[in-house]
Amino acid sequence: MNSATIHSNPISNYPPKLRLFPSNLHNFHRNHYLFAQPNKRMAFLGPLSSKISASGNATASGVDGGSGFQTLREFMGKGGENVRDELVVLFSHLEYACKRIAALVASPFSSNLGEGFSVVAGSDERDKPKPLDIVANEIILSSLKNSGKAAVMASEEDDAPVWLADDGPFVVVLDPLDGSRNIDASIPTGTIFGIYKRLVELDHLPVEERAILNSLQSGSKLIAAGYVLYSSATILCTSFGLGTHAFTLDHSTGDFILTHPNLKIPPRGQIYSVNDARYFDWPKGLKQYIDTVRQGKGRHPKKYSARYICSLVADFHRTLLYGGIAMNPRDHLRLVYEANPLSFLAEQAGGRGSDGKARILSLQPVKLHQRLPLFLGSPDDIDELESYGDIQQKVNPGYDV
Ligand SMILES: O=P(O)(O)OC[C@H]1O[C@](O)(COP(=O)(O)O)[C@@H](O)[C@@H]1O
Repeated sequence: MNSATIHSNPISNYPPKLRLFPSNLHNFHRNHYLFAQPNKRMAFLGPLSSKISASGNATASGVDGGSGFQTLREFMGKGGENVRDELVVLFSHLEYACKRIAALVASPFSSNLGEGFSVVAGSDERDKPKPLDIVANEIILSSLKNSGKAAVMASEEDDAPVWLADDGPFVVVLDPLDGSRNIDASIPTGTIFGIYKRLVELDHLPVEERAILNSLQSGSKLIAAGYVLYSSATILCTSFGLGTHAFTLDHSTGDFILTHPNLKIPPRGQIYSVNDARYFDWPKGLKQYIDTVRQGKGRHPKKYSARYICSLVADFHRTLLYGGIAMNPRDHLRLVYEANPLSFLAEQAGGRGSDGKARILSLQPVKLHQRLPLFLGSPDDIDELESYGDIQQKVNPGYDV
C-alpha cells in the first residue's frame, strides 16, 4: 500500500519517443503475437521443443503433438485446462500487462519514470512507493478494465479496491511489482495475482462494501493464481486448481511457452531462505531449527544451504523447483496479495503454505492489507520446522534496509 499521489499519467509519457507497445491491445496481438509465424516460433524453439516432447507430463497435459510446444493460451483451451472463455480473456489481458511490465523492468528508459510523482510527506521511507510499482499497478488496472471480465481489482499499491465492472465475473487481487526496492540493481522482481469469482450474493451492497468483501475472500476460494517472475527469463507460473504449471516468455514471438508442466515441489529440499540478519529477533524455535539444519542435524541428515534474494517471487520460484523453505517469519508479507496466491500454487505443486501455526488458505482475511508470517515450501521441511513450536517472529521493530 502506498500513499502516493500521481500528478501525471506515467504511462502515456513513457517512453519519451519510442513506443514499446501499441496502445490498442487488439491490434497489438494481431500484428505481433497471435499471428506470429509458426515456423519462426519453431526455429527459435528447436531444443526446447524436443525437451518438452520427451516429457511424459508435457505430452499428457496436451502439448501440441506436431510441434512439441504449447502456448499458455493453447494450454488454457481444450488441450490443457479447458477453462472457460471468460477466464481465457481475463488471462490474456493479465498476460499482456505482465509483458509490458517485463519490458519496463528491463528498459533503459525506466529511470525517467520517477518524474511526475510525489509522495505524501511523512510516509515511512521503506514504504515509499517506487515509481515502477505505481506504473505496474496502472498497467494492470487498465488491462483489467479493458478485459471487461474483472469486477474488482484489489492491489497492494492501493488503499482500497477499485470497482471496475458490475457484471465482471472475477475478482483480482495482486501485488503488481513485488521486490521493487531491489530494482535499481536489476535483481529479479515479480507480479503476484489471485483470482476469485465475484460473489453475486453481494451485488445489492453499496459499491465500496461490495469491493472490500469480494476482495476479502478466503484463499480456499481461489479459482486461479499465479506469478510472473521478471528475471533472466520471464516466467509465468500459474494454477487453475489442477496442478501448477510454468511458462517461459519467448521474446521472439511474445508467447508464453509451457516449459514446466505439472511442477512438483520436492518433498524435501536442502535450502532455507530467510533474512537471517534478523536472527537475534527470532523466537527460540526458529533459531533452533535453523541452527539444526545448517549443521545437518535435522531429520534430513544433510547440511542445508542458505539462499535469500529478498524478492519473494524469486525466492518462491527457486523453492518450487529445488525444494526447501522460503520464509519471512515476521508480520510483513500480505495475506491477500502474496500469501494466498503463493500458497495456492505451493499446494497445487504438492507443497505447503503456513503462517507457522495454520494453513494459509484456511485463514479468513479481516483486513485487505493484513500482514502475517509466511512459510512456503516442501511439505517435509515445513512439518519439521513447525515441530519446533514457536517460529513466528513477534519482535518486529521495522528495519530500514
Ligand atoms: O525485509 P524482509 O523482512 O527481508 O522482507 C523482504 C520481503 O519483502 C518484500 O520485498 C516485499 O516487501 P514490500 O511489499 O514492502 O515490497 C519481498 O519481496 C521480500 O521477500
